Amino acid sequence: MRPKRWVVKFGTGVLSTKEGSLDLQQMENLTKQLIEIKKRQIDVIVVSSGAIGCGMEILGYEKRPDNIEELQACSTLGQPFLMHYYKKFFSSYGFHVAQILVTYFDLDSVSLRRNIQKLLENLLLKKTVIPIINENDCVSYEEIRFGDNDRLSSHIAVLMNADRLIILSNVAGLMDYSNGEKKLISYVDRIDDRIEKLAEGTRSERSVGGMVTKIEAAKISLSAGIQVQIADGREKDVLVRIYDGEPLGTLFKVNKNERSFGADSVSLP
Ligand SMILES: Nc1ncnc2c1ncn2[C@@H]1O[C@H](COP(=O)(O)OP(=O)(O)O)[C@@H](O)[C@H]1O
Ligand SMILES: N[C@@H](CCC(=O)OP(=O)(O)O)C(=O)O
Repeated sequence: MRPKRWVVKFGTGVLSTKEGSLDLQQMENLTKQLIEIKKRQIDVIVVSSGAIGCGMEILGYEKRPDNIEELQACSTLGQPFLMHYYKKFFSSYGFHVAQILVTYFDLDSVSLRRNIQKLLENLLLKKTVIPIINENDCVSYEEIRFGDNDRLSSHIAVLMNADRLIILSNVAGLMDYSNGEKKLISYVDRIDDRIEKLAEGTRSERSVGGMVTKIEAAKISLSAGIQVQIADGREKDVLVRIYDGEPLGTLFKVNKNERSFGADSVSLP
């Protein structure tokens, strides 16, 4: 039987300190948790943001550049910086990291899509390899750009027939801030207008999309029958506790009647 398969997405906020530097302690902690998940015979594919944030720090930007050329430059410097630390932390457990950079264009093309699928299947067979995916920001321009890794992670989850998509962010989950309240929505069994209206954009200089793109990602995954969980990546042992079935964050449950497509038929935005 095929091992269970998780796609785990790390947002920039969860990998960075408040000041915007890479949070090495936090990265090390997430690495350790992924190793624990692997020990439980779960195949893991990581989708990691953070390249542009790292590049912004290297180039001394406090505000996110608003032109694509500078974002591309940030990613060229930030991506190897990010991978250097993933390599460092995973190798201390005897694991190797594999970097896969993709564009919207790659996933929209049937042959390139198949190629990425085959590559990831092959990497997952190598039990000490952790595939780490990011958007190929340095060659992405408007027309071939996802722009956010939330939707990218959901397309990877669908492509790879994952059992779960787990989005780790800097917030406890989907919150209801209406009526001056601050209430965590623990379960969503249907993404309707009410749920969509709760979601707003990001306030961070380094992240993209906020909760809006996470809800879009949830919709894409749920339509393919993949359960989604959005949780705080700084919650202690978050991944292991999710594995143990703790209802952390917001769980988007699959509604069997609404499943509409599978790995071969994703319609890209
Ligand atoms: N309804 C909501 N519930 C929770 N967070 C929300 C909501 N609407 C907007 N947000 C914002 O989304 C942010 C998380 O998304 P984002 O900043 O893009 O992080 P990441 O880097 O993890 O993708 C939260 O910190 C919050 O400011
Ligand atoms: N590809 C970009 C990530 C863009 C993005 O979606 O960021 P985030 O909202 O932090 O998940 C990067 O590596 O900086």
